Amino acid sequence: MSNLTVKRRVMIPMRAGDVMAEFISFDGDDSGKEHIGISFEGKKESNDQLVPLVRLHSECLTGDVFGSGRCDCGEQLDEAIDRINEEGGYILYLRQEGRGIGLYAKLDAYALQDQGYDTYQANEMLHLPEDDRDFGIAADMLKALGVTRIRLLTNNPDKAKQLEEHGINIDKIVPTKVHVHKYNRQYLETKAKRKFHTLTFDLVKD
Ligand SMILES: Nc1nc2c(ncn2[C@@H]2O[C@H](COP(=O)(O)OP(=O)(O)OP(=O)(O)O)[C@@H](O)[C@H]2O)c(=O)[nH]1
Ligand SMILES: [Zn+2]
Repeated sequence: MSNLTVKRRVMIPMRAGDVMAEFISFDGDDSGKEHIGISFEGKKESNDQLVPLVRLHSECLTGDVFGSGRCDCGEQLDEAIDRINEEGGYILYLRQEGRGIGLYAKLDAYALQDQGYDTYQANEMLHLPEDDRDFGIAADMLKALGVTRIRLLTNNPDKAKQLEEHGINIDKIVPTKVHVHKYNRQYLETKAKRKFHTLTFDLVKD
């Protein structure tokens, strides 16, 4: 049983006021990580019947804030804002930088990748788990918001599996686009090969 409850909801105008989103904080997470929920009302009346579209987005300072080309996080976050603002739903912005190992360790892993190791091997070389994320916290956030049935925007099968194990019903998995370019191709290919992400490489060429 989760102790998570909604603490505060605050409206924030985004993108020069074109997007209105409600930022939501929570009480009861002992990790102190300050995960944040972002709620979008959705634009079309016809969307009223839609099950909320939800993206679990793991923090990536380099990609989300600075537009790093080594991954696809910044582009995926923009895509999630566009789509969820249209259709209504939530972004759960999870403070799980570097798949949970943290920013400094991610930079250490990048240095090892520059020597030829793949993204998962690099974590292992650092004696860190290849993926240290627990999406149970996202299920607790959804329950605190009164949401137990969702459409999930992802290509990562582990996100769906973990949410279902924690009592969230997934009506549909909506694939996120594949934003591939020269610096992140290997990172994306490795996710598809090692973790069975459903990536279709010809979908989008940025
Ligand atoms: N350890 C490590 N983490 C990385 C690396 N590249 C990106 N990341 C992290 O990977 C995470 C990406 O998370 P998400 O965008 O939620 O996506 P995902 O698990 O790939 O699944 P999708 O929902 O399909 O996008 C972020 O926390 C990034 O910081 C890397 O080379 N090493
Ligand atoms: Zn990233």
